Amino acid sequence: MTPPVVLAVAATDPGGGAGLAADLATFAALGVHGGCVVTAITVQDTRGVHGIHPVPADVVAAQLDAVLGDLPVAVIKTGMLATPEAVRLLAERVVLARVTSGSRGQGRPLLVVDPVLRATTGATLADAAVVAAYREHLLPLATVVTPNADEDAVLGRGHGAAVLRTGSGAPDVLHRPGREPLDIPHARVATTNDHGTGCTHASALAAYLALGHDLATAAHRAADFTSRRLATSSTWDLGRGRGPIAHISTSSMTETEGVTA
Ligand SMILES: Nc1ncnc2c1ncn2[C@@H]1O[C@H](COP(=O)(O)OP(=O)(O)OP(=O)(O)O)[C@@H](O)[C@H]1O
Ligand SMILES: Cc1ncc(CO)c(N)n1
Repeated sequence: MTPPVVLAVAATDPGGGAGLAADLATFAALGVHGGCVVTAITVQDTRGVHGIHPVPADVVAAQLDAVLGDLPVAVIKTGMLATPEAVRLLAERVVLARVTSGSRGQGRPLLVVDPVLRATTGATLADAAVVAAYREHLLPLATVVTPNADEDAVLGRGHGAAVLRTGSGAPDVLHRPGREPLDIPHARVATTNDHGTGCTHASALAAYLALGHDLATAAHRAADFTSRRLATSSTWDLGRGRGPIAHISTSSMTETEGVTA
C-alpha cells in the first residue's frame, strides 16, 4: 500500500539525535514516507550547539517547491527554521499547497509546528526576528503547535491553532480552540538520554495525523511512542552529554543482536 507522505522542514544534527535524523527515523518507524527540506546545518554534539549555518533562503524555497510540486505531502512538520525568511517563505507555500492524492483528498496539507527555540542543553536556536515571523506568518496556519512551557510563554496564544504543550514534568496538555483542555498523560522515563525528544515527539504526532488519526488520538500515541523510545535509550551510554533518544526499537535491536557484538 502506498504510504502517506510527511515532509520535515528542519535542520541537521551530525550526532543523529535531533533534527532531520530524528524526524526521518520516526517517520520510517511509523510507516509513513518522509521527505526532508534542510533549513540549516548545525554543528552540535550531545553537550551543546556550537554553530548554526542557515541554508540560503532561495535554496530552502527551491527544495520546498521541488517536493511540494511532486509528492502528495499530507502533513508538513517543521523543526528548526533558523531564519525569519525561511519561516515566511514556508508559510507562503503552505497556503498554496494542495494534497493531490492520498487519504486527505484535495485540501491543504496539515501543518505541525514544533517551535524549536531552545535546545535541551539551553542553547538559543531562534532569535527575536524568528519568533516574530512564527507569530505573524506560520502559527496562524498551523493545525497544531507543540511548544514546551518556555516556548509557549515566548510565542503566546491568540493565533487560533491547537496547542499541545509538552514537558516540564507535568502531563502534556492539548488545547483546542473552543474546547476544554485535554491532559495527555505519558509514562515518565528517568533518563538524561533525551537529546532529540522534542523532534521525535512532534514527528510521531505528524506521522499519526498523516495515518488518519484525530488530534487527540495522535497526541496520545505520540506520547506513548516517545516514552517507549526514551525507555530504550535510558540504558545506553552514548556521548559525553545528554545522549540521544533511541531511534531504533528494542525489537530491531534484538533482530541485529550478535551481528555487531
Ligand atoms: N523523561 C521523559 N519521559 C517521558 N516523556 C518525556 C520525557 N521527556 C520528555 N518527554 C515527552 O517528550 C515530548 C517532548 O518533550 P519536551 O517538551 O521536553 O521536548 P522539547 O523541550 O521540545 O525537546 P528538545 O528541545 O530536545 O527538542 C513530550 O511529550 C514530553 O512529555
Ligand atoms: C537540528 C536540531 N533541531 C532541533 C533541536 C532541538 O532539540 C536541536 N538540538 N537540533
